[in-house]
Amino acid sequence: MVISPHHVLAALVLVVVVVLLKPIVNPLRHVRGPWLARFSDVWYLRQLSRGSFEQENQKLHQTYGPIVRYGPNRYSICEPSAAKTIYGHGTQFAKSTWYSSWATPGSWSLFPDQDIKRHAHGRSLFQSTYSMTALVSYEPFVDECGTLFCQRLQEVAERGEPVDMRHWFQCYAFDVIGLITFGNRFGFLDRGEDVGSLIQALDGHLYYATLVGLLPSLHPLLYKIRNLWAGSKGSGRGYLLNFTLEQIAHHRAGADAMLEKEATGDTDEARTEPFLSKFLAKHAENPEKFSHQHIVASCVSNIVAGSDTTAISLSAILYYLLKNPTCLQSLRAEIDEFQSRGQLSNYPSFKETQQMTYLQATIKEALRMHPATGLPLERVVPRDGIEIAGRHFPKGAIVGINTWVEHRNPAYFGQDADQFRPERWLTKDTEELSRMNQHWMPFGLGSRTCIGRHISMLEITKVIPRIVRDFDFELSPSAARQEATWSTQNLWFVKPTDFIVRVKARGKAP
Ligand code: HEM
Repeated sequence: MVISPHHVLAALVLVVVVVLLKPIVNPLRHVRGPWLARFSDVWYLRQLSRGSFEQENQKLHQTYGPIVRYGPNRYSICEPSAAKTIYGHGTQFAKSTWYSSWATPGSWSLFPDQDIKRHAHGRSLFQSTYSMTALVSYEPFVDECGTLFCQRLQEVAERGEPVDMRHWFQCYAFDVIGLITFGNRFGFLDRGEDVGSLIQALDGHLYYATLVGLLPSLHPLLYKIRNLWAGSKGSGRGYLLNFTLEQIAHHRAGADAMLEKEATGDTDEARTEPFLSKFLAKHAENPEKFSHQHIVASCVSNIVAGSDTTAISLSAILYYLLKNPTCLQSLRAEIDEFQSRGQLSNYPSFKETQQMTYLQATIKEALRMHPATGLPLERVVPRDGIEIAGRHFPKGAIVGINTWVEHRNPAYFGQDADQFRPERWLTKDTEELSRMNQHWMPFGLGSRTCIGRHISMLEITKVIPRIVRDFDFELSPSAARQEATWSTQNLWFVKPTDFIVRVKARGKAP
């Protein structure tokens, strides 16, 4: 058949009719939101490319109420019972197709998995490795990086130059992840720069996955083209995957050499086992249950999810302390008190920091004010549909809560929800505390809650008292002004882009 201009025109008319008709027959047509979002995801795509959707999402709820449309089939929810309904343990809300661009096409990984059963099985294989009980044995790794980090701060202080603290926090987080995962630092803290262009590749992956998530059917093709274009090392996730495979190969070679030494009685080296050694042992025990793909997926996840998130959270804690000097004073008073009682070591232990109530409240409050992820955690309504805030959502509708919207809601956190006030977490009112805890979700909720949160909390709780005790940090006069706020870019992770400070040593050896 010859395709004539008439055929093309007819097809175009049909597409336009379908696009225009869909919103009219949609049972959720009464849900309000931006006009263009009714017809196409282009509105959301444009917002994502602007990099400030966490702010836009809050404005949408202020304008349109607790349920807001941000795409033809996407609904942002801000309603007290929604968190439990959507994310609670045992619910059947799978992740939306937006997550598919976070996986290598054709292979499995925990974070983007849309298959509830497979995810539950996969997660159970990793759970014990990522538990807090297992992680405290990694304290020496964190101390090693903490010491190097403080040495770098000391040098920065001596030079008197302003520095980008988010960059240094990312160096710290990356090197901890390298040690915990592969048993060696990547060298970020040694060199203070983007070793092996990992940060660049990670940024590329975030940009790609955030936007291409709205065009999931194109992901396999775009992923391939992008990597072919970039050459043998690949680009974005492809690059990080190749890097991980190299690390695994190195580790395997090192492990073989070590086994040989042990067999000949040539070593008495005591080894703390990194994750990779544990995974390889699990694989050797039962290669079908714990496959090579499980090993690779988890190691890549650690690299992708384990540095930016922790660096953002550390930055938020320090930033809000600097913007609120009385809170900084209170934290220092607690640190001094613990130190004078001999309850805080030079390298604070995780156990010691758990007793420091103001420190814990400060961390919690900073993660409330600036959660690392800034887009709705999208889920698909299951088979029977669901009732939320008196409205029926049919099967297939995409619903989600944006942590930034949840965390700034005065109904949960009080009229001063926009203010940094760690004291709110020290209230004696158990009802208020329980309500706030229910809506505090920087690590997500339910069965898809962050598996790496204990790694981050270990890094955060150990290093914050150490740097607050040993250094002074100063924002520039313009950034320190009360009304000034830092700039951020939201590509799933909400990264500060101008966290520049001057560092001064406080007269104690780091
Ligand atoms: C302060 C640091 C961190 C924050 C704020 C954070 C935040 C989150 C959030 C909000 C989710 C849920 C996403 C969703 O429901 O769509 C998540 C999941 C996840 N995170 Fe983290 N994360 C952090 C650190 C880490 C680290 C250090 C790792 C690994 C080393 C990690 C690995 C993961 C993985 C694998 C998932 C998917 C879990 C699953 O679906 O079962 N995260 N994270």
